[in-house]
Amino acid sequence: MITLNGLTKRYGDKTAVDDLSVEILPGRVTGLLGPNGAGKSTTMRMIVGHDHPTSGRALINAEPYAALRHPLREVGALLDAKALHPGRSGRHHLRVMASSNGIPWRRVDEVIGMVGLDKVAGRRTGTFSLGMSQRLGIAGALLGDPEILIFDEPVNGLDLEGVRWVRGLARSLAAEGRTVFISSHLLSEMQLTADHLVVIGKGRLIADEPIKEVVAPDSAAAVRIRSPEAEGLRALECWFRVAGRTVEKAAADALTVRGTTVEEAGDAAHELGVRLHELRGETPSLEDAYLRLTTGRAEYSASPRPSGAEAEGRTGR
Ligand SMILES: Nc1ncnc2c1ncn2[C@@H]1O[C@H](COP(=O)(O)OP(=O)(O)OP(=O)(O)O)[C@@H](O)[C@H]1O
Repeated sequence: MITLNGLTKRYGDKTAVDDLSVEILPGRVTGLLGPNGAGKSTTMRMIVGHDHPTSGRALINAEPYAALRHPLREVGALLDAKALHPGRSGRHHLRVMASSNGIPWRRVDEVIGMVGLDKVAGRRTGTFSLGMSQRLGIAGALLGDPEILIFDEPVNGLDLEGVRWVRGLARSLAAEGRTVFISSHLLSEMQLTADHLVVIGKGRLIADEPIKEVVAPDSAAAVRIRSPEAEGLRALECWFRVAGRTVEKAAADALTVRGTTVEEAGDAAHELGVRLHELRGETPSLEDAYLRLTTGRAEYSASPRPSGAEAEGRTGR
């Protein structure tokens, strides 16, 4: 378990992490989600003692990182994948890490196999792509077979196969009962990987909830209705408003209705004799939930609303 207790980091006038208190529990993947500059990396660096808090504490199984006798055996971290000695081979890099933590070298070959770097482990890391460096970083994190894993933006630079692999790895490590803490600014990625979300913006806690609860409030079913009949669509819009539903014009020929069901919408269209080309329940997205969490906060209002599927830059207190 990782415990953050009033964790705060200031760099001069800049507060990177602001009074963060959360518990990251074992047996699940916890996503640390926030836009660029939200304080994710700083939080993770403080957990593994690479940075000192201005105030508050970060504890690993109730102890500060500095007090751990065999840190790599308790917590494995991928922080900055490119922070490698460029002249060393991947295997050499891992052997140095293993030696300083009393880990046998055979474990080095095991983790090289686990991350799929067998063919390139003898190459100098200076020649590694970002994706290969990420895999090497993950191998380093797994080296001590720790109960706690911290991955800072682990899918950066990975191709689709690599992204799927990280997702599967994170899920299987959590299924083994380990604490898995992964940062990302990609909501869509977290939706596929995490069980629980810690959302931060400008260093402050915005949400600490199971992913299902973050998404759930929006699931007051949105239904998309498309019709080629403009008049019929207007009649439907009116019908839903009278029924107390929330109606939005999704396009010239489509409505999005909240608080209804496809059954109710289908029956309404039938009753009004409106021809439909589409009737579809929309799955609530984490993007919507994220926007909901951060809108209404004055400090977020200066952020431009993104147009794409990803919500980078949505927040930032
Ligand atoms: N060593 C440092 N000195 C000064 N400011 C820093 C330092 N490290 C981080 N910051 C600032 O603290 C804030 C949080 O940075 P951090 O890298 O933790 O955010 P992040 O959420 O990890 O962002 P990203 O997704 O871009 O990595 C940023 O405004 C950053 O500029």
